[in-house]
Amino acid sequence: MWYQLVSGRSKLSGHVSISGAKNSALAVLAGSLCSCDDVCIRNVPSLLDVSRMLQVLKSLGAHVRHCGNDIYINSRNVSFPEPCEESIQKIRAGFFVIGPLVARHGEAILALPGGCAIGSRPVDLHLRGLEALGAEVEVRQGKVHAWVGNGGRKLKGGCFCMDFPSVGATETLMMAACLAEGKSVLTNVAREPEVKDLANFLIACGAKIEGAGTSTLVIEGVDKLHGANYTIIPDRIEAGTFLIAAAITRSSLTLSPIISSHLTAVMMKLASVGCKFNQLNANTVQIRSSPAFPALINLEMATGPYPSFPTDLQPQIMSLLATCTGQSVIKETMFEERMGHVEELKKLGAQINISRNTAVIQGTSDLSGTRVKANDLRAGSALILAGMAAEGVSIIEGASHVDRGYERFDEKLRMLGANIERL
Ligand SMILES: CC(=O)N[C@H]1[C@@H](OP(=O)(O)OP(=O)(O)OC[C@H]2O[C@@H](n3ccc(=O)[nH]c3=O)[C@H](O)[C@@H]2O)O[C@H](CO)[C@@H](O)[C@@H]1O
Ligand SMILES: C=C(OP(=O)(O)O)C(=O)O
Repeated sequence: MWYQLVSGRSKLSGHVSISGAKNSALAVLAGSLCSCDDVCIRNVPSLLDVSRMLQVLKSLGAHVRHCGNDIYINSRNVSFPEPCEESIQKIRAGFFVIGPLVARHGEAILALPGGCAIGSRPVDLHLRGLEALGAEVEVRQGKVHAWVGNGGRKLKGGCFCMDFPSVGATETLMMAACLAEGKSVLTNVAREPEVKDLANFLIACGAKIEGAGTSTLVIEGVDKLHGANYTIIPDRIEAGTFLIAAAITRSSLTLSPIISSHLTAVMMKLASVGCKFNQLNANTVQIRSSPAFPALINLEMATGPYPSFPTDLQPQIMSLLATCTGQSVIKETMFEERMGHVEELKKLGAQINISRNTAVIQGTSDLSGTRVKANDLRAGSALILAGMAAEGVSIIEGASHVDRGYERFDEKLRMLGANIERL
């Protein structure tokens, strides 16, 4: 068990480098299985989830080579349909390999996925979508078996409308449809930048995808995909976390590389608590946070699919609002159990009441350090941020959750002046 020891009332300053996006990298690593040639994926963050995803690829027979943040993959020899159960059960994105496996090899056998424990997280949309492309699916003894139906060799293009714009299901189906016979039309799909990044990677490998970044994807299947050299986009959730770190410590920071348009929802909320932004160049932003926040009058916000406010920044902004004067309300609409950080924030002195998926936060300047526990990735970063704003020392258990999704988070914070140690 790792602990983070954070001394509060820190001031931050300087520049922070934003790593490649976790959720893009994981999807693109799954997507590499669609190609049978050499693929080079650049700007892959060094994370626990990435290591686990690489285990998944290796367990299928892919050849993987690491060189810093670049990963070289050749999956020509992948023929085995059943990836390592232990790795699949630890990350959500491991399940996304079901798309390429069924499309390229006709069969997949997978354990149900893990990932952050923030709700029930079913995979019904992935499976119903695959059925619409001609797969047959059964769940036996906790494992999903999927194969090309009617004794066929290849999936067939089809139409599927998602009940909800699921990121993972959109990615699974996009990968499957790329190698299906004929045209697929997927509607009400997710528009997250990471979905578009996966589409751009597949297009670089020769896939025919139109509409990435919109709610409808039209995909013309091709026989096979070739290799590519592809660079992952910057992580908007990591960038958002550092913007909130600047706000909660009433500091100024410069962040790059970033794609500002991916951060509109978070920058708007931070502007409403008095933060100012300077776009220094195309991929660099400076945030300046005033020492005293203006009184907040009923700031109400809800998480939602992109371009709405991301659920993956909900715990972090809650830490911030717990330190701002006035009352604010956050409604979590994406995951039914993503309020696990609230009880821990309350131990630090935050005044928060929750009723189902809605938190009412009464800001206070009196957070004080104590021992708290992170039970998931973003709860971990939210508690570290709250610890930086609190008086005295906080001990945050469960730092390994943070390692799942942030590259060298404590080291980056230390370089900005935070007093944070890993025990
Ligand atoms: C590895 C990865 O990319 N993880 C991200 C991805 O997770 P993930 O792909 O799991 O999230 P989804 O977009 O699929 O989930 C959104 C909602 O849809 C529901 N749902 C999803 C699939 C399904 O088959 N049936 C179903 O009901 C989920 O329970 C949830 O309530 O998008 C989430 C929403 O932006 C982010 O929080 C995660 O960081
Ligand atoms: C929920 C998250 O990740 P995952 O889907 O991988 O569990 C996250 O990154 O906040």
